[in-house]
Parts: sequence; structure tokens; C-alpha cells
Amino acid sequence: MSETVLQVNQLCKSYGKEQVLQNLSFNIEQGQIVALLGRNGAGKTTTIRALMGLIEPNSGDINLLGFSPQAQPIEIRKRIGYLAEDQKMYGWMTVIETIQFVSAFFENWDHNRVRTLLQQFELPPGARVKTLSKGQNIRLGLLLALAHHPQMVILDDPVLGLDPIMRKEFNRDLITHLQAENCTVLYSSHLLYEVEPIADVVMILNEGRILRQAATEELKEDVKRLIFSKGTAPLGSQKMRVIDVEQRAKHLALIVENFQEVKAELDKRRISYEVQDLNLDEIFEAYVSGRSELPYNQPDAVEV
Ligand SMILES: Nc1ncnc2c1ncn2[C@@H]1O[C@H](COP(=O)(O)OP(=O)(O)OP(=O)(O)O)[C@@H](O)[C@H]1O
Repeated sequence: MSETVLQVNQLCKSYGKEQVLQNLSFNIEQGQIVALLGRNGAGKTTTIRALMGLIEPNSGDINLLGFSPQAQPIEIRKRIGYLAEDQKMYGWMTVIETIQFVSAFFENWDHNRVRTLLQQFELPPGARVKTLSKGQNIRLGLLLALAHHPQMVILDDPVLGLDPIMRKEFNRDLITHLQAENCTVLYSSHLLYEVEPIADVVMILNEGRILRQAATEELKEDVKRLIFSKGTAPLGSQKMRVIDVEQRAKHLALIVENFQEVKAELDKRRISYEVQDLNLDEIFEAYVSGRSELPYNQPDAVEV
């Protein structure tokens, strides 16, 4: 059985009156590649900053690799490869000086890995940090996060400033490499179509709450669009967890998050419908902007 490396329990964080994290609870297992998905302002960076011990939550507990980030931030820093959304570095230092400076903080700094990553990321060792492009800056930040063989890697929107070729390389080479080392990875992202092939688990965060955490494949098996011709749509039922409703002239489409159960129920009642698979983009949209509160129990619907 795999080991739980991160446990977050009932985490709350407010800034003034705004409750940014609302009773956030989740676990991550050793070796998982986990994508934290959410719109702008959903609370992804706040969650990650709490995990790194950079902010103090109002309540709740975090156990990361057996340590509390708030009480033992140094222990966390030693073991985690962290890339911040707005990585701060000294502009006057060169790339190589920055690497030497950061290496002093880590016992198991791997100079061979640094050499490989310098080449892979096409970083000019003698260039001053202030002259680097946005993408080069992120690649340097990634190098610094990975060179000490961290037990876990936490990356805040790592691909945001990378061009499409670098993003592809990041996804394919870097994540695959970390996966082969059984390194646990938690990263936040907006680019769902790129997350889909690599993440083992996705967490959908919205307004400081986790709407769903599931294995990527399980999510795609569970969340489906069901299309009913007018007059055959089922009434709301506790068995059917609807996350989005699309009313059209001739039919009604419901996106449900428990397809297997719903299928069994509809088949039992001989209600016919069409099933459509959804990609991660569509699933995410249904969760964060779905209109499940609309009445879909039209007068001519059939009760389930
Ligand atoms: N230091 C702070 N002081 C006040 N409000 C903050 C602070 N940090 C974050 N917030 C607010 O908390 C909310 C969540 O911000 P957060 O940066 O965690 O979101 P995010 O999901 O990472 O967004 P993005 O994708 O845009 O980076 C936002 O409304 C933001 O304005």
C-alpha cells in the first residue's frame, strides 16, 4: 500500500473578510503526480504557500512528510523542491552564481543533475539573472527546485511562462523523469489539456473549496454528459448528482458526476439517452461554472 506523504485537514485561511481557503482537506500518496486546478483566485497559490510554511493558516492541520510546515519550515524546505509563481532571485548574480548560492543550503545537491538540466533547459551559465527571459527564469527556478533530489516537488503554475515547445518538454521529460524516481509532484496549472495525459490525480479547487479530487481516469469514467430527448428527461433524483444542465430546444443535456450509478438507474427504468464522454477541460468547466441549480425537472419529464 502506498504511503500518505501529505495530509491536509480542514485548512482555513482568510484575508480580511475574504475566506480564501474553506475547510480544505485532501491527502496525497507517495509517487502521485497531482494537478491542482482552479480559476484565477481559486486559492491555489494560497494552498501551496501554506504547504511551504510561508503563510499561517487560521485553522486546520498540515502534515507534510511527517512535518508541520508552520512549526518546522526548515525541515520542509530541505525535502521539497519548490517553484514559486513569482520566483525571487538576485538580478545581479549570474546563473552559475545563483546555483552556487542556493546549493549551499542543501546537503545532497547534485552537480551532475545541474549540468544536465543546464543543457536541457538551454540556460547560459554566465548570463546575469536580470537579463534572462521569463521562460529562462522559470527554467532556472525549476533547476534550483530539482537539483537537491527532493522527496516531493511543489510547483506553482510552472508552465505558465513557458513557450509551447518548453511546455511539452516539461510535461514529457521532466514529469516522466520525476515519476520514474517515484518523486511525488503537486503542481498547479490552468492548462487542462496538458495536465490530462500526465496527472494521476486532479483536484478541482473553486473559491477555496475542493469540488472534486479523483484519479484522472476515474473522473473521466464518472463524469459524462447525458442527452435526453424532450419529454424523456428524468426528474431530479438523489441518485443522480448533476453538476451542469444545458437546456436546448429539442433536448436536455445533464452532466452527472456519478455516471455508473445513474446508468444503472436509468437502465432499470428503461429510459433512453445518449452518453457523451468529456475531456478534462469540459469536466473542469462543468464543476466550476456548471448551472446545476437550474430546474431541470420540466413538467413533461419522467420521474426517476
Ligand atoms: N496576501 C494577500 N492579501 C490579501 N489577499 C490575498 C493575498 N494573497 C491572496 N489573496 C487573495 O486570495 C484569493 C486567492 O488567491 P490565490 O493567489 O491563492 O489564487 P490562485 O488560485 O493561485 O490564482 P491565480 O491562478 O490567479 O494565481 C484571491 O482573491 C487573492 O486576491
